[in-house]
Amino acid sequence: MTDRTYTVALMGNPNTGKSTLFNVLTGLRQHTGNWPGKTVTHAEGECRHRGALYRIVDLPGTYSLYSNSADEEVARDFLLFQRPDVTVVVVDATALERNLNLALQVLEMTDRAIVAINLMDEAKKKGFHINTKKLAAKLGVPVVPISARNREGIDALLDAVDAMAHGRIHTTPLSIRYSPEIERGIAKLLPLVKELMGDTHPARWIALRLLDGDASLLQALKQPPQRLIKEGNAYACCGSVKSV
Ligand SMILES: Nc1nc2c(ncn2[C@@H]2O[C@H](COP(=O)(O)OP(=O)(O)OP(=O)(O)O)[C@@H](O)[C@H]2O)c(=O)[nH]1
Ligand SMILES: [Mg+2]
Repeated sequence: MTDRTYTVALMGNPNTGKSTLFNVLTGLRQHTGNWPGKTVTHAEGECRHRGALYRIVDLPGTYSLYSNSADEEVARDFLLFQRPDVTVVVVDATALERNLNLALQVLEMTDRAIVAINLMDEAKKKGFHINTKKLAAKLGVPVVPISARNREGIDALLDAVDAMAHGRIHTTPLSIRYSPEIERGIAKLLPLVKELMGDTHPARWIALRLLDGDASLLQALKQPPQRLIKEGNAYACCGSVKSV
């Protein structure tokens, strides 16, 4: 038994079943629908597993973590400034290739991630076979097949969350190598980013975003981190849904 509450963020493309999983985990009933981009607020709830308490945060569906939309900024800022203990990337088993794009972006930002492959029931119906072991070995993080709607694989997912939150899992997230030109830019920026930001932020990812001229990120980073953390906390609204 531990007094600490661990924060678990649910991320993923729109319509991958994040809110369905959130409802299963928390027992709350966040309304879900089958059209994309529906969750424009984020919801929080609690979940207990093996004596530990988890704060589950259901983030809006996003295709990337760049600054293309308010939703993407909300998801990005949560990862960057709230630094969840575990990030569960919920991917659609029937559209793995497209969905893994976001998973790879998450892995650039955190090594505390689990990939939950949802809609396994649909994938099975379609005759898809997903080699989760091989995928986990490639991605360097745990991969857990689930069917949130049928409540399948939930215990296995929570066991992985539990192991990660308590530091029993060592991950080696796949790191994308870019063109020599970009890698040179990253190498130049890295020492500066580390000097200014310390170890609290994913330096390589920030360097990459800076190279991409991500103005919104620059704006977010210009503020004192303490203030950002406070602002992030202002999102919090345990057990209910709050606009951000
Ligand atoms: N077949 C099947 N459908 C599922 C499963 N999980 C969720 N769904 C359905 O997928 C649709 C989208 O689910 P949501 O939970 O709203 O998805 P979301 O990721 O929260 O969507 P956004 O908030 O819009 O990003 C709903 O119709 C769910 O019932 C599953 O395991 N199997
Ligand atoms: Mg949702």
